[in-house]
Amino acid sequence: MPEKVRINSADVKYTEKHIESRYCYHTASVCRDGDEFTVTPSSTEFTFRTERTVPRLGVMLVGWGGNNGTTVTAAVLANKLGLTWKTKTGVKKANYYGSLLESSTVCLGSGPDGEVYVPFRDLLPMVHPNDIVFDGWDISSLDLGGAMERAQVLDWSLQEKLRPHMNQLKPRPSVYIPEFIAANQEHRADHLIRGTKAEQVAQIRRDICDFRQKSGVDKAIVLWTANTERFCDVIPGVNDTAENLLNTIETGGEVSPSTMFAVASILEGCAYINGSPQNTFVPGAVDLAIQRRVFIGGDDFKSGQTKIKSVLVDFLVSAGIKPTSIVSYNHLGNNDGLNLSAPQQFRSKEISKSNVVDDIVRSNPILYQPGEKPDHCVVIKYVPYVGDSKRAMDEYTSEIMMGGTNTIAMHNTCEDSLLASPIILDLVILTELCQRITFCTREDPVFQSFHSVLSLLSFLLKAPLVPQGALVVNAFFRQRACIENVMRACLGLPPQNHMQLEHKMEKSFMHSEENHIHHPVLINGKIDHISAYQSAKYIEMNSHEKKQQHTIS
Ligand SMILES: NC(=O)c1ccc[n+]([C@@H]2O[C@H](COP(=O)([O-])OP(=O)(O)OC[C@H]3O[C@@H](n4cnc5c(N)ncnc54)[C@H](O)[C@@H]3O)[C@@H](O)[C@H]2O)c1
Ligand SMILES: O=P([O-])([O-])O[C@@H]1[C@@H](O)[C@H](O)[C@@H](O)[C@H](O)[C@@H]1O
Repeated sequence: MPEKVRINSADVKYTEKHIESRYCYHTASVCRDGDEFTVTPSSTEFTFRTERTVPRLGVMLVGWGGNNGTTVTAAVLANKLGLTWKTKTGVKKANYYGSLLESSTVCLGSGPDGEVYVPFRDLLPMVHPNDIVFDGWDISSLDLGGAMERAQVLDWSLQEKLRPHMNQLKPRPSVYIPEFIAANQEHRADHLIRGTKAEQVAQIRRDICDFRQKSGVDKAIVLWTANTERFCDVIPGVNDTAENLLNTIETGGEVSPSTMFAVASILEGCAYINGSPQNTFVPGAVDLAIQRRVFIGGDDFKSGQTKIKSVLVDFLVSAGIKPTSIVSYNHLGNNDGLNLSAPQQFRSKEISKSNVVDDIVRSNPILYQPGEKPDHCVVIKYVPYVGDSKRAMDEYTSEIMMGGTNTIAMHNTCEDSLLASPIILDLVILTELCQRITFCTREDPVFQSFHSVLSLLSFLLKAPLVPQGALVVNAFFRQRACIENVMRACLGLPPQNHMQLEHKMEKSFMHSEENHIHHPVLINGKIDHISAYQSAKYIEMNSHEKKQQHTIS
């Protein structure tokens, strides 16, 4: 397997099937006594195993004919075909901008020319988005060519190039229970799986098997990108345990279509991801996933306004500034916006968009008393004219030193579905990778997998689902660091610490010549490239001789 990044360490071995790393995980436990804290560091020795063979991945989208469904499918096709197209501002080329794995980089360390960055996707063997095979369901019968046109997201000249391919793709009929999505969606519902809930779940299971068989994929993941549903009532005896939920599907009580898809996927051993805000994962669905050892992830793609919020509030609070009021206003004119104009569906979105600052606020008891939170108001309005071009306006008011006020106002215009599509790809690629990672500790040498509730996906989601008792992390850079550092652990590399101590010492410990980074230095009026070690020596020597020297950064 020709991995692009190979580790040269006694702690890492490459077998035919696996990359196996030994990794020391450091944590600390804290005891509090009044105002005093005792911190006890501890470490656990892990062995990580990552399967090297990348499978052929199939992704089944629920809501395939929607704006996100068509856009992600079209984008993958355009990349695969290497398409370019003309617009009024010039020729554009297919890319994966906005994807953490495809378009962002990680630092591996230092080489002769300074820090070395590689694409995130090169850290471990991963599925390439171009190789994903798509299928899916929609309550609307339009083929993907027609649905792409209805979505009004992609440039017309690109649509013309894609249409012959997209017209071949047809969503499978789906489950429609009118009370769960807005009444204004009824006109789309012309392509339905009929029958009882039990029969509908059985049909979804048959669809998954059929897709696997006909497409020849090794693995399938199911992802909900259909309309936002209202919240489901969590009722003891109905959906509180796996057994009760399965019984309710048989008898026909309160089960949403998204939960029916989750149950069918879990029963077929397919990971299931929820890209919308509703509570698909009622306790019974979580219970079933844990029992079957299948990954579930959710909720609600973190694509725009909320993503910025998870950066901005983290920046303010971690800089010691106290956000006191956050007002977020949104308008958009796509079908998602139309569905969200109904109160119950808006309420689901309001909940998922509102909790995003909680962990950040809780982390700073200097600024916030227990239970205190900033005012946080979330508004979404449907404005048909703007189509998929979402507008987000935010006002962050904060208290600064000595009673001062700091107000940041922000305006963001962007295509909703072009932000969500790369997130869909990251979600499924990361989930698939996690299915190939197992680990054990020295104390418990039996290899295990990640918890079924795959919280590693938090970076990509507005209201991250985490295992019971685990902390929800919303802060953007902590979420990103978590993914990067888990992947580094799989390679036996320490967490990225950004300390750069070797460059902050009077006398660097980097004594061997070949390890050195060469810096441009002005010596006797001429620029020369010398290593950090030489540079330190030079500074030392020259400071003794009281000669002047300048380092150019
Ligand atoms: N685009 C973003 O930035 C973003 C961000 C976060 C979350 N989301 C969520 O993603 C979802 C999809 O967004 P979109 O813009 O693609 O919406 P959309 O309305 O364009 O697409 C949804 C599709 O789902 C179909 N559908 C509805 N109920 C269905 C069911 N039971 N089974 C199968 N298909 C069904 C509809 O016919 C439609 O084609 C929404 O819930 C939205 O809130 C989007
Ligand atoms: O990701 P984000 O920009 O915070 O949130 C968005 C909402 O503001 C928008 O109204 C909705 O239609 C999108 O589906 C998405 O959920």
